[in-house]
Amino acid sequence: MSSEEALGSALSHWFSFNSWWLLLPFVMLLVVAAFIVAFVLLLYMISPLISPKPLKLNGAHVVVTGGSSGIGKCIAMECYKHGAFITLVARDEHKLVQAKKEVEKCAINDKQVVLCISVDVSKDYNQVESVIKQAQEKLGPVDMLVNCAGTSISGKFEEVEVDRFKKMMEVNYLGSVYPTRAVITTMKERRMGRIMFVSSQAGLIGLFGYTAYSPSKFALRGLAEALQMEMKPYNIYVTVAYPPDTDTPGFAEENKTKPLETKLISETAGVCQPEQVAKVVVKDAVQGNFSSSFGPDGYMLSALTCGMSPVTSITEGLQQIVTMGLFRTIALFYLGSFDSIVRRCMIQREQSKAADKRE
Ligand SMILES: NC(=O)C1=CN([C@@H]2O[C@H](COP(=O)(O)OP(=O)(O)OC[C@H]3O[C@@H](n4cnc5c(N)ncnc54)[C@H](OP(=O)(O)O)[C@@H]3O)[C@@H](O)[C@H]2O)C=CC1
Ligand SMILES: CCCCCCCCCCCCCCCC(=O)[C@@H](N)CO
Repeated sequence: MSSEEALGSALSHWFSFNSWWLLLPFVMLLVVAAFIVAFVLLLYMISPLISPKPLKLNGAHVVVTGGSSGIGKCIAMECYKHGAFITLVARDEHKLVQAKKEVEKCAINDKQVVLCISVDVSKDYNQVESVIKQAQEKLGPVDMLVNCAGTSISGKFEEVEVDRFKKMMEVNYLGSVYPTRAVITTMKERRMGRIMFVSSQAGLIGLFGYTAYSPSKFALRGLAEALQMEMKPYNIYVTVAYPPDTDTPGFAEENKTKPLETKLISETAGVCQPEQVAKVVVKDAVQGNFSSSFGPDGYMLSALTCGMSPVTSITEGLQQIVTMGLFRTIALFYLGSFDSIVRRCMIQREQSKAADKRE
């Protein structure tokens, strides 16, 4: 047999009916891949159907608790720049009046109004309900509620006074439940609205020094998830914001007593400006996104901890699916570095204590 004949018979053997079966797994793989591609394309096509319609801020009534300072004040200014009517809620009347002046400078038309209400959002529900009612009588039903009143405390677990744990839950958690409860009935009746909870990156990850603060911010996530499931059929969308350290009066106050470990660990995500945070969170709330994160670390952290939280776009869901393993890998390195910060600080403290004793 010549070499050509040999080749010919080998080829004909290859392409004989039986050999086709060898290709079957590949064909099946191809079909499955085609189905997946078609499915993803279909999801993309219907994704505008599952995304909520953006809220129009122009002419909307936005209530901002904690609106007299820091992030809350910047959120109020950001909404005012888009033509909203604002109610600022906080305790200190003097700070409220100052903030009102600053917000008014951002007006885009002469019909806009800023209302100030002095109340402690964490104490008495009836009081909160009655001031919200007053605000609704003056500026109309609330279109968006921003729960930003809050405070932080840091310190080693055994050094934090026991009643501080309760205070954190009262201000950061109940202080968000009460105003939300006060606006929700009207929102349901109108079948529209936005509720924002300002949590923190420390509401997604528990860190050294935040044993009192973190749980109060984690709690907001649970509240938001449960509330969103109840409210979706009423066209009400819930947003949880997870800002990193932000340059505000509250942050300056916190830094006075912050343990070194907490400072060093938090520095990983950097410090950002309240105006930038406000821009991002307002945009996310307007679009009805469930999570609002800030910066690359914030993005990774919220994607990694998405758990069973709702999605508002197919893209968001696909990103979570694709990046989960990678982000967990990165997270393990972060955790390793946090542990080593804690260990180093402990060794340093012990050494300086020993040196003090020798002197
Ligand atoms: N700054 C940061 O690094 C970060 C902050 N956050 C969160 O963002 C929110 C705002 O923080 P920030 O801007 O730094 O804080 P600020 O301390 O600058 O402002 C807090 C605001 O909340 C009000 N407030 C506090 N307690 C009450 C209360 N019981 N009833 C009504 N109003 C209250 C304050 O007014 P008054 O005291 O007059 O009542 C003030 O307007 C907080 O929830 C905080 O946990 C999250 C991540 C990072
Ligand atoms: C893939 C995984 C990435 C992980 C990144 C982790 C980054 C952790 C940094 C946490 C910073 C916590 C800031 C708390 C701010 C705050 O709430 C207080 N300042 C309030 O006053």
